[in-house]
Amino acid sequence: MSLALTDVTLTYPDGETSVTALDDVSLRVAPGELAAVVGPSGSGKSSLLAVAATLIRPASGTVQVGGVDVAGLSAAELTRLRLNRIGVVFQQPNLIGSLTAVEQLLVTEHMRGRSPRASRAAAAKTLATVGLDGRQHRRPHQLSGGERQRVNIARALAGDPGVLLVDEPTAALDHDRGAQIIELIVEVTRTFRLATVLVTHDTEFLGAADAVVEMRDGRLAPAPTAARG
Ligand SMILES: Nc1ncnc2c1ncn2[C@@H]1O[C@H](COP(=O)(O)OP(=O)(O)OP(=O)(O)O)[C@@H](O)[C@H]1O
Repeated sequence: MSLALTDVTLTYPDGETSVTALDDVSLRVAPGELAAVVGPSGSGKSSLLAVAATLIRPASGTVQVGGVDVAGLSAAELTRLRLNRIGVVFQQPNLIGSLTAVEQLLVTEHMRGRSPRASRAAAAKTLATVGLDGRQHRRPHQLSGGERQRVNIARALAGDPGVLLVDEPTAALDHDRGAQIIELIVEVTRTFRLATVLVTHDTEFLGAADAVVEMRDGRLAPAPTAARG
C-alpha cells in the first residue's frame, strides 16, 4: 500500500494568531519503502505523522492511503482505515501493565472484531516475527525496554496494515537496542511491503532508508547528506 501527502498545510490556532506546523508538504512513500524524517524540535514532524495517520485533517492538501483520498471517507470509513490499514508506533510503548505481550495484541484484535482463537494464533505469530518467541506470556515489567518496544511494533503490525508510522522509536533505548529496533522496522517494511514513515533524531541509522527528508519550520526538503549518518 502507498502513502501520499500532497501540498499539505496545517495550522494550529495560537491565541490571536496561528502556528503553521506544515507548510505545503508533499511526501510519497511506495509499498516496501521507508522514508525517514529528521529535523529540529518543533519543526512539524509529529504533525506530519498525525496528518498521515488521519488523526488531524489538514487545512489544505490531500492525504492518500492506498490511492484513496481520505478526505472523501465517512467517519466510519476513516475509523476502519485507521484500525485496519494504518499502524502507529509511538516513542513510548504505552503497554497495559496488567496484560501479557500476547494480550496487548488481542485488545486491538478484539476491536477489529476478529475471533479470539484466530487472533491468539495470529498474535503469537506476529510476536515471533518481531523476535519475541517465548516471551509472549510476559507482562511489561518482565520485559526489557527493547522488548517492550518490540511488543509495541508487533501491536502496530497485528492488524496487517499497509502503512506504518513510527515516531522516535529509539528515544528510550541505548545505542545497540536502538539500532536493533531500526533494523526491525526496516525488515518489516520490506517483508510486509509497508509504506513506512520513520521520525527519528538518530541520523546514524539512516543508511537503510530509501529517502531521508528534513523538516524545517514546517517545510520538507531532501536532507543534506551529512544528516544521513
Ligand atoms: N495542538 C497544538 N496547538 C498549537 N500548536 C501546536 C500544537 N501541536 C503542535 N504545535 C506547534 O506546531 C509546531 C510543530 O510541532 P510538532 O509537534 O509537529 O513538531 P516536532 O517536529 O514533532 O517536535 P518534537 O521533535 O519536539 O516532537 C510547533 O511550533 C508546535 O509548538
